[in-house]
Parts: sequence; structure tokens; C-alpha cells
Amino acid sequence: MTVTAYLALGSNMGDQAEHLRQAVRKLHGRTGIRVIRTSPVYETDPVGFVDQDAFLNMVIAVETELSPDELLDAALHVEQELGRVRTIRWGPRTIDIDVLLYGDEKLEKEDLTIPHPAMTERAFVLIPLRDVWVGGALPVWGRPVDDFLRLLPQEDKGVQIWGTIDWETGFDHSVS
Ligand SMILES: Nc1ncnc2c1ncn2[C@@H]1O[C@H](COP(=O)(O)OP(=O)(O)OP(=O)(O)O)[C@@H](O)[C@H]1O
Ligand SMILES: Nc1nc2c(c(=O)[nH]1)N=C(CO)CN2
Repeated sequence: MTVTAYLALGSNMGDQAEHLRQAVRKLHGRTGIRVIRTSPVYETDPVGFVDQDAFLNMVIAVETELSPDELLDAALHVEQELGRVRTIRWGPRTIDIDVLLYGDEKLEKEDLTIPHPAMTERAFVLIPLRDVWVGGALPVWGRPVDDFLRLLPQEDKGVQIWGTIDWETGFDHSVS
């Protein structure tokens, strides 16, 4: 069975665009995962632990034959490969990969919650998700992405387009 899943990527250390590009390439290279759409890259103010550098964030859509657990494992594996060291919660990271949505499934386990519980509160996720999301209402909530964006106190404040990364050829296109 093939399922469409959505992954959020974020980086705020080192060569952030390169980390995003490598992450997309590595995800696409894993058995049972194909990247089908990528959002533009956004430069975003840090949320949570604010005393850190700005992030680059993006969302990708993948087709996968993997189970949700296997998809999470693949994401964690790619994080490891890119040298992510877990230190401060919500703190700086070379790369963070969250599983936002997996088809229309709802899952609540100790190590995996789908949809990602914080996704509807984060403009740095919702704005790039809107770029790659096809269809109207989000599964589980049954409401479109814009509904959640409108509920955010500052909507898209602190989320600016950075450019696009061409993960297949390796050329980045920064607009700034
Ligand atoms: N939907 C999900 N996607 C990714 N990780 C998840 C998900 N649900 C639960 N987890 C768990 O969260 C852990 C990742 O924690 P991590 O340190 O990346 O959190 P964070 O990125 O700092 O915070 P946040 O989850 O709020 O983005 C993973 O090891 C995984 O077991
Ligand atoms: N702008 C931004 N802020 C964050 C991010 C992120 O990806 N982008 N990730 C966090 C931990 O998941 C905490 N804060």
C-alpha cells in the first residue's frame, strides 16, 4: 500500500540550506520513500527557545510504502546521518525532521503521535505545508490549513520566503 505523508524539516545550525538539501536527498534515497513535492524554503524566527539563530524550514510530501514507525525510523536515521546531536529541547539543531501527516491516520503512541501535535500551532510548519498540501480539509481535523493559520495570534509574522533548494541538481536559489 502506498501512502502520502508530509514531513517538516528545520535547521538552524551551520549551512542550513545544505542540511535541508541533504536531508531531502537522503530521504528520497531510502527504500520505500519517494519525495513528490517540496515547498519553498522559509526563514523563520525561532519559536520556543528563542535565544538561538533563525531557522530555515520547509515541508515535503512523500509517497511511501513504509509504516508510520518505519517512516519515523527513516527520519531519525537521516537526522543521525546529518550529525544531529540532541541537546536543548527546542534548541539549535543541524536538522529536525517531524512526521506531520501519514495519509489520514491518527496515531498516539509513546514515541510517535500523528498528526504531529504542535503542527497546527506553528506558522513555520503551516505556511510551507500549505504550499505542498493538495486537497481541502486536513485529515483528522477536517479543516483547511488556512483555518489554523487564521487562529494564530501573529499568523505569518517571522516567516519569510528564503528561496528554493534544488535537491536533485544541488543548486540553491536564495532570493535574499
Ligand atoms: N510525529 C512525530 N514526528 C517526529 N517525532 C515524533 C513524532 N511524534 C513523536 N515523536 C518523537 O519525538 C522525538 C523527537 O523529539 P525532538 O527532540 O525532535 O523534538 P523537538 O523537535 O525538539 O520538538 P517537537 O516535537 O516539538 O518538534 C522522536 O524521537 C520521536 O520519538
Ligand atoms: N522557527 C522555528 N522554531 C522552532 C523550530 C523550527 O523548526 N523552526 N523547531 C523547534 C523544535 O522542534 C523549536 N522552534
